[in-house]
Amino acid sequence: MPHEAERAAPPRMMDLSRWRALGGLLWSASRWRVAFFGLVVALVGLLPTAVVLTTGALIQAIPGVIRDGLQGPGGTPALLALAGLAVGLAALAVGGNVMSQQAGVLDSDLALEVHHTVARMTLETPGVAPLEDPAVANELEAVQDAERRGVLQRPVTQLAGVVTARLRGLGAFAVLLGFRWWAPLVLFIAWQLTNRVYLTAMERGLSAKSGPGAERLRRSEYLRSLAVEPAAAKEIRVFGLAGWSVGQYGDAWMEALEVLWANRRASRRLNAAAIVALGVSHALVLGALGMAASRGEVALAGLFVFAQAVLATADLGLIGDAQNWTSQTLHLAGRLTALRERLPGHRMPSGSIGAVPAAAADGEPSEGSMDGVRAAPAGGAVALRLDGVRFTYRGRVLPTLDGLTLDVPAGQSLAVVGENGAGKSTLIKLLCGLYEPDGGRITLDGGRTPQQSRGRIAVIFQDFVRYRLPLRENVGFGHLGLMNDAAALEGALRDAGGKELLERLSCGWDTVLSREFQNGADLSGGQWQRVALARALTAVRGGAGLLILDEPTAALDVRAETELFERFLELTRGITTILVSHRLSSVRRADRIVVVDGGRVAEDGTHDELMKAGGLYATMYSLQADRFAAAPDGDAAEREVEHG
Ligand SMILES: Nc1ncnc2c1ncn2[C@@H]1O[C@H](COP(=O)(O)OP(=O)(O)OP(=O)(O)O)[C@@H](O)[C@H]1O
Repeated sequence: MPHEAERAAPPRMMDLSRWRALGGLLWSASRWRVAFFGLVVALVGLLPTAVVLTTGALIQAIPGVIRDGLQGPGGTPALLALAGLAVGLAALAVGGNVMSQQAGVLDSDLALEVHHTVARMTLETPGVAPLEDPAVANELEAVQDAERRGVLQRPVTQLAGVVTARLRGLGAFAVLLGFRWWAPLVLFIAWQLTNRVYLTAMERGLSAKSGPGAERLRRSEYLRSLAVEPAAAKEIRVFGLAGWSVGQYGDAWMEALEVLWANRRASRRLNAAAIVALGVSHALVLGALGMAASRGEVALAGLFVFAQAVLATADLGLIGDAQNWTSQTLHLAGRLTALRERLPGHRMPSGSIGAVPAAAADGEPSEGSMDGVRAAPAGGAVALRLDGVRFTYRGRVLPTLDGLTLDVPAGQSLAVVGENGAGKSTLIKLLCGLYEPDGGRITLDGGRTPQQSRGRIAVIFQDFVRYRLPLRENVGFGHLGLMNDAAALEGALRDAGGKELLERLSCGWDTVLSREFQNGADLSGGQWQRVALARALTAVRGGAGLLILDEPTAALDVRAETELFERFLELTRGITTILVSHRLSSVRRADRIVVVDGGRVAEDGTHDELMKAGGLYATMYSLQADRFAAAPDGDAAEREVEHG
C-alpha cells in the first residue's frame, strides 16, 4: 500500500511556506490591490504605537503648560503632540475604514482564485488516474471541508485583523525595550507559548480531518448520504438497510471523532503550563514597573506608555477568531500546495478558466490541456495502433492489459468483446488518454498520442454523464464550437433518433434535463442514451474521426440495442468506430471483431471467421444463442441470434 504512510502523516509545512502559498494566491488574485492593501494594513498596524507615544509626550508636557502656560517652554511640544495625536487618530479611523473596505473586495477575489486554482488543478490533469489516488481524494476533501466551514467567507478581513494586531504587538515590544530589555522578551515568550499550544491543538484538529481521520470522516459522510440522498433510497428500502445504515453511520462518525478527542486530551497539560507562564511573566514585568515608578525611575508619562505597552503585547499572543480563521486559511493554502504536488500536469496559480474557448477550432491542444480547447477538426477517419500495451491499475498486482497489440485502419468498424473484467473498458480509457500505458505505445493518426488527439476521439462510456443542464449543453458538449449552431445540434439529435424527444420537451433545447429545476424534465434510460449518442455525433460533426461506444446500451433491450448499433454503423460510415458490447448479436455486423482475454487480443476476425475458428467467441456466441432459444418467447432479434 504505497499511500498508507502518506495518509497516516499528512504533509506538514513550515508556516513560512503556507504564508508564501497564501501570498501567491492573493498576488495572482489582484496584485495592485494587494500592494495597496499591504500599505494600509501596515499603517493601521503601526499607528496605535505612534498614538500611545504621542499621548505619552502630551502627558509629559502638560505639567509645564499648567505651570508656565502655552507661552512657556512646554507649550510648543504640547501643541505638537496634540496635533500629532489628532492626525494619528484621524488617520487610524480613515485607514481602518479603507482597510475593511479593501479587505471585503479581496475576500471575494481570494475565494474565486481558490475555486479557479482547484478547478484548474483537477481539470488540467490529462488523465483520471491521479484523481483516483486516495491521497489526492483526501486533499480535495480537506479543501472542500474548509470551504463548507466558511474559511473562504472573509479570509482577507481576518488576515488583516491578525497582521494589524501583530504589528501593534511588535510596536509595544519595541516600546517596552525602553524600560527593561528583558521585559518584552519575558512577555513575548509567555504569549508565544500560549499561541503555540492553541495552534498545535487546532493544527491537530485540522490534520485529523486531512490525515488519519480523513478516510473515516469520508466514510461516515458517505454512509450519511446513503440515508438521505435519493440515489440509494430505493435499494435501502427494498433491502431493509435503514437500520444498518444508521448504525454504521453512527459507528463511523464516532470513530472519526475519536481522533479529535485524542488530540484534545493531548493538549490539556500544555494548556495549563501556558496559563501559568502568562501569570508569572505579567507579575514580573508589572512588579518591576511598579517598583521603578515608586523609586522615581519612571515618570508618570513613562508609566502610562509602558503600562499601555504591557497590555498591547497581548497582540503577540492569542487574538481569538481572526487568528483561528487565518490559521485555517493558511492550512487551506497549504493543502492547495500539497494538492499541486500530487497532481501533475497543471500550472498554479494563473489566469482563469471556464470561458467557452474562443480557440475551440483553432490550434492544437498541448498534452494535458483543458478539454474545451480541442484539436483542429482535421476531419477524416482516425487510424490507430496499439503496440504491446501493458497497464496495471494503481494498487493492483496483476496487469489488466498485458502486451495488447492491435492495428485498426482508418474507417474500420471494430467490435471489442470479452468476458466481464477482461479489460475492454480499460482499453477504451487508455485509447482516450485517460490513463497512460505502463509499457508499449498507443498512436493515432500515424504518430500522435491519445492526449494529443483529444477532439479527434468521441466516446460514450458505460456510465456516460447525465448532465443536469439544458438539452442544448447535453448535446453541444460534444463540440463546444457547435454549441450555438442550431442546425448542427438538431442534425445530431435527429441522427441519434431523438427528434421526438425534442418535440416533447416543454422548453425545447432550453429544457433542463432534471426535474430538480423549474420546467425540467426527467428522461428514460433509452432517451438518455439517445442524448449521449447525439453528443458523440456532435463531436463527429466537430471533427472527431474515431467514435467509441463502450456499452452505453445497458438500458436497451436486445432489439433496441441491435437497431441502435446498426444505426450507429450507418451514421458513422467513413469514420473509425469501436463498439464494446456483451450482446454478440448486436456487434456481429461490425467489419471486424476482437476478443480480449488475458490482457491481450485472443481472437481477431469477422463474425463468420471467428465462428468457424470455434474459439472463445464461438463458445460465447453459442451460449447466448442457447439462452435466447430457451427463453419462452424471445423476440425476433433474439431468435436471430439463435439462427446465427
Ligand atoms: N479504476 C480502477 N481501479 C482498479 N481496478 C480497476 C479499475 N477499473 C477497472 N478495474 C479492474 O480492471 C479489470 C478490468 O476492468 P474493465 O472494466 O476494463 O473490464 P471490462 O472488460 O470492461 O468488464 P465488463 O465487461 O464487466 O464491463 C477488472 O478486474 C476491474 O475490477
